[in-house]
Amino acid sequence: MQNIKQGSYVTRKILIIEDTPTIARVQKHIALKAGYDVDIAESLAQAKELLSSNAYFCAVVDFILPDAPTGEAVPCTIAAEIPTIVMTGNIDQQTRDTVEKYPIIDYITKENKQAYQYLEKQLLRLPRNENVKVLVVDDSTSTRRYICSLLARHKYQTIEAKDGVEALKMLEASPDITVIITDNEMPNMNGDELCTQIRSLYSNDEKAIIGISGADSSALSSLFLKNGANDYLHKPFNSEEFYCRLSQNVDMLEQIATIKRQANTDYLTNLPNRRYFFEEAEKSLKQIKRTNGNGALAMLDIDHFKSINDTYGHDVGDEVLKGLSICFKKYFKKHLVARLGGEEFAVYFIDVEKQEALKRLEGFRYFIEANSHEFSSAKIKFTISIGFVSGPVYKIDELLKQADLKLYDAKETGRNKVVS
Ligand SMILES: Nc1nc2c(ncn2[C@@H]2O[C@H](COP(=O)(O)OP(=O)(O)OP(=O)(O)O)[C@@H](O)[C@H]2O)c(=O)[nH]1
Repeated sequence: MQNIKQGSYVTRKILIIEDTPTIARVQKHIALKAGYDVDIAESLAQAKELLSSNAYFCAVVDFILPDAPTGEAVPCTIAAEIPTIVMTGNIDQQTRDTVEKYPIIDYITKENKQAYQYLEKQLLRLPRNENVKVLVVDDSTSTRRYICSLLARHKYQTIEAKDGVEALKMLEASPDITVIITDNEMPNMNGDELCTQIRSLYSNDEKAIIGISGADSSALSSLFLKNGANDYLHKPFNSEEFYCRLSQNVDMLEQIATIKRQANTDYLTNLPNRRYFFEEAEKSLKQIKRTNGNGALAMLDIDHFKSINDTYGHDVGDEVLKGLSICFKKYFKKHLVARLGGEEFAVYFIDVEKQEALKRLEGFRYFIEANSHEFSSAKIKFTISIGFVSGPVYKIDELLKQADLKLYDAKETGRNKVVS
């Protein structure tokens, strides 16, 4: 798994401690597939040697090894502060008691049919969790710290608030918080009131709320859920249940984000699609209208694209569209771009004077004329025509209609030009 950190790539390394070669091979395959670099130790002694000279992102540890028959390898990786997943042959009470003594990520029974699928899920979740920010709201410092320590064990980012009022301030200051875990009984603002406030600002798709309370009332869980919480945990809770509920909620947010991304993205070019473009431009135009500002939009179209398809084939036509899209997105990265369909693209300018927008468009037109052959294996040269409008027009379809007329002019008067 590669992660961009301060501009450089960090490769995550996993230590697999397993004495059965076939099992080690399966685990290695899963870890490689999940993007990790892998080291394998066949014994505790070998593991200690590797631990002394390597930094590991996480470890998968066999509970029974020839030189560690009762789980002695587990405290070794834990002492080295490595998030540890324990694999056990069976999970009798004695093994469970031993395993539960240590702050491990999880234990997995090898005999379980789903064991390796489950391991893969966990290995994929750990790096993902590094990007998930969780706000823990509780007036008890010790409870907050305890929950944060559970979260840190699974590599979640944590942030703390002592009541609902402080939590709302933190949500405003850190829009990247996606999960809120909140106690109910707190001074200033209770957890259920906090849920109501959060839901008036953010939908279930954006942020998940998990309510926690020690109160002995079954009505509280329904109160939390009715006020917008996604889930509820009763204190004292078991850490396994905590992690299961948390990761289910994070998975759900992630799945919704993926579906939204897919719904807003053009499948061929990965650019925002027409739907997304309309929604975002409409929002921006509403704001501009309040200040009587100008909307500014350009439509771009590849010249004689049909003849590229006809001469070189549809696949080469696709290559051209993809290559152009990469440059288009980079060139107008501060603005809203989209593939409207076919060989037609649009850029909606955000906070730019008309002359500056025109200069940028002319620069792009020239860049394509000079470099278009780089976009396809067949080195096809092509040009683009651009229609641009700006003015006090606050409906996106009207702006597009006007830009389309200018684009038509550009085509009619020789192509490879910007008309405004
Ligand atoms: N390869 C490829 N071609 C596409 C795609 N979508 C639309 N097209 C083609 O784009 C071409 C558009 O052709 P026209 O509308 O006639 O325009 P043009 O040939 O570019 O001519 P002018 O715009 O007048 O310069 C058609 O041949 C479509 O089949 C796509 O996703 N991939």
